[in-house]
Amino acid sequence: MQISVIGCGRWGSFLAWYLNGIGHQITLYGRESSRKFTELRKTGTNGLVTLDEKMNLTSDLGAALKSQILVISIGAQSFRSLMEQLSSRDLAGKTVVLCMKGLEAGTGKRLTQIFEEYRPDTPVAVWVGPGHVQDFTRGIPNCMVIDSRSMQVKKELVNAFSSDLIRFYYGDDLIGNEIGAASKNVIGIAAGMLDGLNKTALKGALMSRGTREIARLIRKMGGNEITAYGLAHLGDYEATVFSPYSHNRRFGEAFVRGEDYGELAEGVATTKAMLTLGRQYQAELPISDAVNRVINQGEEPNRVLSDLFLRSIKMEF
Ligand SMILES: NC(=O)C1=CN([C@@H]2O[C@H](COP(=O)(O)OP(=O)(O)OC[C@H]3O[C@@H](n4cnc5c(N)ncnc54)[C@H](OP(=O)(O)O)[C@@H]3O)[C@@H](O)[C@H]2O)C=CC1
Ligand SMILES: O=C(CO)COP(=O)(O)O
Repeated sequence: MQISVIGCGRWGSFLAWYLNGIGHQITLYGRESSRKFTELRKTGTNGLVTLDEKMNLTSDLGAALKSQILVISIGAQSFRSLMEQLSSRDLAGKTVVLCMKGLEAGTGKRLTQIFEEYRPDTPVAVWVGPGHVQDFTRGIPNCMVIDSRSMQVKKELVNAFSSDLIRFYYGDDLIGNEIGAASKNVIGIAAGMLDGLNKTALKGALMSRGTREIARLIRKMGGNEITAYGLAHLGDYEATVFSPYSHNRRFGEAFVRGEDYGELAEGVATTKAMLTLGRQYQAELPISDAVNRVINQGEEPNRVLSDLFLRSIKMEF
């Protein structure tokens, strides 16, 4: 199949590498101004993956849009501006796959909602779940989810994308999978904060209460609360709450240590979106709120953690 990957960062370059490796014809699109793309074009590698020479690397969006399947993996906060660019293009007969874990910070919108604002007639799917490039390229397989409103789209994509390296499941809850995938980054920041505060022992409680918090929100939004315990959220905790490779966990750890962190940590913007959704759906989100107080309001992390322990006593479930 002809597949274009839009986005040439850590995940986009991996997706191009992976899809090429299982026999598809790949075009990788990056912006002309991109340092990451320049490096890939010049050297064929970014230190994480080495691209096959037969892969087509282009900065021409029109050329990238010729493929039958368009896989998008960019920072979630840039997604609306990309959709503005795509809004006037001919996407007839194409399927779009969103490989991002974020929500729009200002509105709390899910990425398929933004997509459908611009392209209501184009089939769209999400590909989410656990997996770091460093593990996949060492041959360690993982399980992921593809979700879409259309069963036919899910079947076609799972069929085209499956391999010994990735076992896919069909998702059946776009709300739950998108909220779950994005919010695991907020929990990942919280996990990093615990590491930075030398309170790693609390990660078990974080996992348990984090999934409850997200399950409650998903239910209030009209999704299936069980999805919080699936691959997109709980299933992604090893990759985010524990992994040395996680950008979100590392951001949280660096933040409480007063250090800068230079990579994209989607959870920072998603934290704001979560608070918007909490207000909109009247859902209590104590962990997301605590992360927000630390990273956006400058509150002292140990004090915020103590406040979480002082909340009124309630039933666990
Ligand atoms: N298991 C999984 O499903 C994983 C999912 N992800 C998700 O993938 C997404 C991308 O993350 P990651 O690759 O780590 O981020 P990076 O920062 O490494 O890469 C993001 C890329 O997006 C590009 N970009 C931003 N805006 C646009 C635009 N309008 N048009 C074209 N390109 C654009 C940037 O280009 P430029 O270089 O020009 O700035 C950059 O190269 C995130 O949502 C993340 O959560 C990440 C890892 C694993
Ligand atoms: O989504 C991911 C792993 O599944 C990547 O997470 P990080 O952004 O925290 O590295």
